[in-house]
Amino acid sequence: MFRDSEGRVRFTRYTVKRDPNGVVIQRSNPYRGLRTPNGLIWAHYLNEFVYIPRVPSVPNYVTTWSRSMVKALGENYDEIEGMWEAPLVPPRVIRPWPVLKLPVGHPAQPDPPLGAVEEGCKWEHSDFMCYHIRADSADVPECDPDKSVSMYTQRVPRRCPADASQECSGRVIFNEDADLANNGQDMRYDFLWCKHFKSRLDAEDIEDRYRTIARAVTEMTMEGIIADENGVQFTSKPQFTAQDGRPSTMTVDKDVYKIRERSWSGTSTPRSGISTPSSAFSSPRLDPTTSGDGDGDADVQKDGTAASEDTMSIDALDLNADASSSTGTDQMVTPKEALLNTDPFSTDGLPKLEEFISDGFLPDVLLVHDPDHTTRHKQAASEPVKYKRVIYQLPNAANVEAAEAKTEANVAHLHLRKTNRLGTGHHSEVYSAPLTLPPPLSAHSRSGQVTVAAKLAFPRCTAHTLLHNEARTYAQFPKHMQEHYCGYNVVPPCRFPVPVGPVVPKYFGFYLPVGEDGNVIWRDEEGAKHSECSEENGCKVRWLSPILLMEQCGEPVEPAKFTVDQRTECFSLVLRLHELHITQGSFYVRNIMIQPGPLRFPPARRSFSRPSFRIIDFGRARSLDQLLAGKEETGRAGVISELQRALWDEEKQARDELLIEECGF
Ligand SMILES: Nc1ncnc2c1ncn2[C@@H]1O[C@H](COP(=O)(O)OP(=O)(O)OP(=O)(O)O)[C@@H](O)[C@H]1O
Repeated sequence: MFRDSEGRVRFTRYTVKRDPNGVVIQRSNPYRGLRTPNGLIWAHYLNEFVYIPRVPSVPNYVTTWSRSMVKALGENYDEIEGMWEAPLVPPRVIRPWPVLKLPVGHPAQPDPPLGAVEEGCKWEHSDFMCYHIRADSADVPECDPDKSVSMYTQRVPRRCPADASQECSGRVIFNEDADLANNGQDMRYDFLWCKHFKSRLDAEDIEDRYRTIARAVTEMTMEGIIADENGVQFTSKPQFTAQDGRPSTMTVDKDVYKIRERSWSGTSTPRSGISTPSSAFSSPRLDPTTSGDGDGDADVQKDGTAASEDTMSIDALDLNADASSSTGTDQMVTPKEALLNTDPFSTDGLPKLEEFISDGFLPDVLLVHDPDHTTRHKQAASEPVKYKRVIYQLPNAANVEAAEAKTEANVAHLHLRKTNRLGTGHHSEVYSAPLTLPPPLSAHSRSGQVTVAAKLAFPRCTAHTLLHNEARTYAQFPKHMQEHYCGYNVVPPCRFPVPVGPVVPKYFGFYLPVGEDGNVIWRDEEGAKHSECSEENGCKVRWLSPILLMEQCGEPVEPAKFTVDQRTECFSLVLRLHELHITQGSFYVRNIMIQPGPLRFPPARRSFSRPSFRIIDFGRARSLDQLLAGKEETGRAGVISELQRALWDEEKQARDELLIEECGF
């Protein structure tokens, strides 16, 4: 593995030569290239970052750019493009190991459906999205251990962009075109090339055209495919024998343009055009010596580029791999075992929720089972306490609104037990809490539950205020702050590439108790601390605690044990938070969490050598939007400069906490 003098494996190695007559690159340059939604410079592979001189005649005055920015600039790009093996691809969200599940065919199924295992960057350049559905779902055929896991691969062509002017690199659509029903040899096309791919083929000369078709066919990873300029045909239809001995059929979900197709071992009978090779699938052209897997958590090879060893090959993936822990949750259990494991308060073997709950399924009502009176309710210990989800509509909202009323509210059950405490702060306690999701949403676990982190305030007015402020801050975070993207960002002022991991835990909502009239109990004074109370000296209150639900994300970091790259990665999180003009407000290492990664792997395959970090605790957060809300024009400049100072101070504190050197990073 190649390291620089500091021991870094993530750094920029190449310098691009400028055209002597080229423009001077200003700081606010228009050559944006491909970027992640956070707006930062992004590249899929480490070797796609380059140094570029700002002034053509001053070669040593360089800045870090990405390959796509160099392409946007246009100077000499064609001459250097050959140094990269793979084509340019845009950033893409990397999904965590799937835990949620919905019945197959449910109208709320996302695309790809819940349970789809992240395909990894090996498939990044493929025209087809390939994934497995977790085999332990009750809703998909069980994996037959005697058969290769590749039998259960689902193939979905990447969708055509809705906007016809957008480029599309080769996808297929259902054959509903009567004129092209067959290829003249009495064989109906199963799928036609989409119009984008077709026009691309039409523009190519014959040799390139066949090469392009061949590549698209290879990436379909099935045998027995015949393709020509119009579309593809399957010469041997999949013939499975279901567990009951009856032949099973291919499922085609026409409405959503998906081929739910399993690979099979048929014999290829090419008749015309191009057929799939009889050998097993060969991966798309990623050259591991010059590129990594681009998911931002790659190891790096001796030439300084990320190695592809962390690419989880579809075939290598063990679909029966335990999704939660070595205690196992997903194997079939006998009724007797199931009975022994029905304690709804037990977190044993439950997977933690790392996926978003789509808006349609976020609990509107939370029935909190709280025998220890952690919420400080006065009911019988066995009676659940009713909470409703509330939303801070505006950053400065002095009030909250109950989540939109629906004819049928989504009801979830939260199980709180003192013994499941994750940690205690100065103002709150955080529990690992089993959550029974609103049906028909459930999870890959014996009880269908997942665990989430539930944060509750101490019975002091200021503790409640801080938790409300935390909820208000979470409501302001853009979704990308909670997502993992493939590839790497450069986050100024740091010049080293860092993986594009989530900055904060996923947020599953803020819940307030419901009164006898059915409305949430909202006290004006709860959102703003009593004027006579201070953080250190808040008055005692008897209100039930609000509950903030979020992703559980590990343990506090110990930067002294980190590599220099990991320290930079942690530091990049606070820089990304500050990009949004938000201060965390109490930046100590206890508020940066670490857990084994990468999260796209099942928990049993994660490790601390590939960690995943998050910043937590936003009770004292301040954001420019909040501070400016309702401010007179005359007072705005003062607010802006005050926040600017707070951002600098917090950046300095973050350097100290994370052992980041003052210069040269
Ligand atoms: N999302 C989470 N995942 C795992 N553990 C968490 C999470 N959030 C909080 N914790 C644990 O709970 C502890 C207390 O949380 P937190 O720091 O947010 O509380 P607080 O009372 O607001 O903090 P402070 O002491 O700064 O006032 C943390 O130190 C951590 O150990």
